[in-house]
Amino acid sequence: MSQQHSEIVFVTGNKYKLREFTQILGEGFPYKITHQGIDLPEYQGEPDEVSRLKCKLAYEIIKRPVIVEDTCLCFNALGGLPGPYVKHFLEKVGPDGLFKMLHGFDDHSAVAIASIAYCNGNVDKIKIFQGMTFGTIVNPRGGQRLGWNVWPFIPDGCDKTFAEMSPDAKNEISHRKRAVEVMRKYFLESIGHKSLSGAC
Ligand SMILES: O=c1nc[nH]c2c1ncn2[C@H]1C[C@H](O)[C@@H](COP(=O)(O)OP(=O)(O)OP(=O)(O)O)O1
Ligand SMILES: [Mg+2]
Repeated sequence: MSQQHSEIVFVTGNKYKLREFTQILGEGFPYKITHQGIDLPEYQGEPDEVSRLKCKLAYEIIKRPVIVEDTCLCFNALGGLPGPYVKHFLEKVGPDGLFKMLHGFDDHSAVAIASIAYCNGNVDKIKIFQGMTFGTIVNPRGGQRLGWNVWPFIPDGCDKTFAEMSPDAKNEISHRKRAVEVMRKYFLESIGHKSLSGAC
């Protein structure tokens, strides 16, 4: 049976991201996840580096074990852009503008990446857990859901955008789901190792 070992603070300024993360994590995770609503800077760099920098700052602010998550939407025809800058692109040109950016390119393939970063005290040893979902950029479809789920993105093997799916359907196949499962495995294994060493 799982126990509540201790607490980790999930730092995000995005309540929809927090809700999805919490839904995916479900019951039985061995750490209590609490939340701090801090709008961390939008750093530049590769997905794991952006997440690492966010996590470092979050730890320096909170001074307790923290998790952050950074999400990227990378267009293959654009060498991975907008990537971690998708938030700014969405704010400036919207989902329709994102779709139109691929006008003139034959390749409309893209990958959504969630990079969860965890710091347990040593900012030089931040752990990254990454999940990816491959798909295609399409003409925007589905509800706008107050700024969440507006990506014009259909995961491979689906015929619906994230906006057109139910939350449960999205949470089965999303980049976030895959990153959370990598993270869950890490924590369950590390707790297993601790209790094994404690038994010796
Ligand atoms: O599954 C998703 N499905 C659709 N859209 C999504 C998803 N996940 C993030 N998004 C949006 C939110 C933000 O416009 C950008 C990521 O930016 P990102 O910096 O990771 O998120 P954020 O600034 O909203 O919250 P945070 O305070 O955790 O950094 O893509
Ligand atoms: Mg952000």
